[in-house]
Amino acid sequence: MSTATETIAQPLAAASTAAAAEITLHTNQDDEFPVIDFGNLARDPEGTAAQIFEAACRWGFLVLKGHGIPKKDVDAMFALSAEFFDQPSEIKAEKWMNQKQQGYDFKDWRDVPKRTQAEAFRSQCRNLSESLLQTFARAMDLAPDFFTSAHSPDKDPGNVLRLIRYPALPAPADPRFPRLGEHTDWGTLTLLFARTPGLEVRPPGDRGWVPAPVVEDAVIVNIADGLALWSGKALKSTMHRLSWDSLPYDMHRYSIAYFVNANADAPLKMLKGEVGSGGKYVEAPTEFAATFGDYQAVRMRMIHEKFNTEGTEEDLKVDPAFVDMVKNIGVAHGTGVTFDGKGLEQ
Ligand SMILES: O=C(O)CCC(=O)C(=O)O
Ligand SMILES: [Fe+2]
Repeated sequence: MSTATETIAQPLAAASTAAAAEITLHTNQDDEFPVIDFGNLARDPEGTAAQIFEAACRWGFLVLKGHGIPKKDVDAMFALSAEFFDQPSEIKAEKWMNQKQQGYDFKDWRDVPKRTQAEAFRSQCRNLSESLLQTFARAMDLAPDFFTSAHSPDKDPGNVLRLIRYPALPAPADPRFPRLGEHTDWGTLTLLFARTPGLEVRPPGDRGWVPAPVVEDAVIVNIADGLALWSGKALKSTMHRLSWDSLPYDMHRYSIAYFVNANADAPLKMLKGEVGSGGKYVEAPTEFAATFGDYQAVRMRMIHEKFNTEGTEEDLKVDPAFVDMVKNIGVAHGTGVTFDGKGLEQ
């Protein structure tokens, strides 16, 4: 699916407020934000996979250079995004989806060249996401298609390409409200194209927030809850947010996100790294039968609970025991308890 979202405050934004005001920015020269060149993959597949895996385990975020999506195509998507959002709201409203999706849908775009452009970009993102999933499988000594086979393009919910604009404000916002509240992503991983600063992430250790660097022609790769769960929390789904500090309130912020989602019917099974096995991961027994679709429904239900809103039938028909378990897993909320009830070190 391809969508466009203009957002001032997503529901998640309200979650962060008070804590955000107390946190100071901190950078550590010895443990810099990982920047990795994916262009080395063909020459050194093992080494590149190991680098990416390590960064994903420690930071859950990395800047990926040499990703193979040409600059001109990314430029053209940013131009398309600006052109789309600059249209009058009545025109944009024709593509408004619904409250749950909070965005505009490109599927029925009558402008065929633009729709084609968005679709072509979407498939470039899909290819990159598949190479990354294969790279994780390599680093974990799994079959190359271990993750990709659970990301079939013709199954729900599918990956989502989202053009996002955070609109300029007429006056400074209340600094207690970040531009986008802190959260982890719910899918498998996210690719993020952004040309302006503002994204902040929780670095390894307890060190406040660190700004993600803006590296020309690079894409930010962000591990989401799905891969964190799959890997038995070896890969980190890291809290991130958008602050007001580095981009003036009177400027729009544009970003392009590609959310990668496992198939809703894919079984949610945790893998376990074997000590001393050189990266070999095996399936660990789970006491429950749940799917990635169930996980996403639980996250949706947690949002409704938090904001006292009513969910859809689908959001609410999840087994309450599974909801409690997800709350305790610690992927979304950083508390560190696993499915089998044993603490798991991050
Ligand atoms: O727009 C950005 O830079 C971050 C977006 C994000 O984190 C999200 O939509 O999940
Ligand atoms: Fe996010």
